[in-house]
Amino acid sequence: QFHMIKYEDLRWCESLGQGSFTRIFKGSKIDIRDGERHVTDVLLKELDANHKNCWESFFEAASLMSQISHKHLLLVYGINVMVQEFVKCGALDLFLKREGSVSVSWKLDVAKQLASALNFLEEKNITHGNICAKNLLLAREGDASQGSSPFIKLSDPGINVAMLVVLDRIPWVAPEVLEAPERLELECDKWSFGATLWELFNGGQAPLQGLDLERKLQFYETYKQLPSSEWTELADLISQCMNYQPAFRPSCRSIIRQLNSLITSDYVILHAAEPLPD
Ligand SMILES: N#Cc1ccc(Nc2nc(N)cc(-n3cnc(CCO)c3)n2)cc1
Repeated sequence: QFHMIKYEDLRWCESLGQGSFTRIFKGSKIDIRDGERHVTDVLLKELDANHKNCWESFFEAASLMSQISHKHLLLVYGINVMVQEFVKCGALDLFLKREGSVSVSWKLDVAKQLASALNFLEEKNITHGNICAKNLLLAREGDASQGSSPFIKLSDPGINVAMLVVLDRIPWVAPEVLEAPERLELECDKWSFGATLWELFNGGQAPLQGLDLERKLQFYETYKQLPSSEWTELADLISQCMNYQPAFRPSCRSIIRQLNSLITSDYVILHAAEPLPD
């Protein structure tokens, strides 16, 4: 399901940093279509040498994403190196840390786009497995004064990853996944959605930042919730998503309905600018 890209058609440009076991570079892809030469900006994501063994799950994740298409799902062109469409403004967590002054309605717009991507995956009974702000890419920054809204692309599914990586994903990964990492169900994405919503409303800060693995595991063992927002309706939605009983987590339709009522609440008007992170 991938059309082949030849190595000589790729150009590596500057390094954009590295994830846990990958390195990412800005690059360009050369296509010759009907005699014309087209150069496309791409993101080149390499699996680093000593993680070649994770190749099959890397491949499986990429091929899963290449079989479906949706406006809020990232386009993946190829696999030996994962060649992704280059998304203009990069990862959302870094953007929020840099910007820090986006409005509540901007955040709710992003949350709704993520919920619609999840709804699409839920309808296809596909679990993403790695929902977090780092994997939300900002294709358009959006500028309220120009009336343009943000536009996000969800990237990098995290299906069947090793336990070590699962532990590294607390508190985005649902508690039940620690018991059975191979049983990734749709409800797991609801839990991660809650944690991502928390990041969105806390300036891109990672939840449980700085806690060691021991304390992160205790967070689950003692059924803790993330520090709740002063906005009770938002805090309610986050804790519904992060319910320790998977079956009690809301459906995507319910999440979208609740986001719509948050958008119309007077809290948005009162907080048109960025309130201090609670
Ligand atoms: N300054 C800057 C800047 C950096 C990057 C992009 N573009 C882009 N496009 C993608 N397809 C994927 C990513 N990406 C970023 N971090 C990860 C790892 C976590 O997922 C993936 N970035 C645009 C601007």
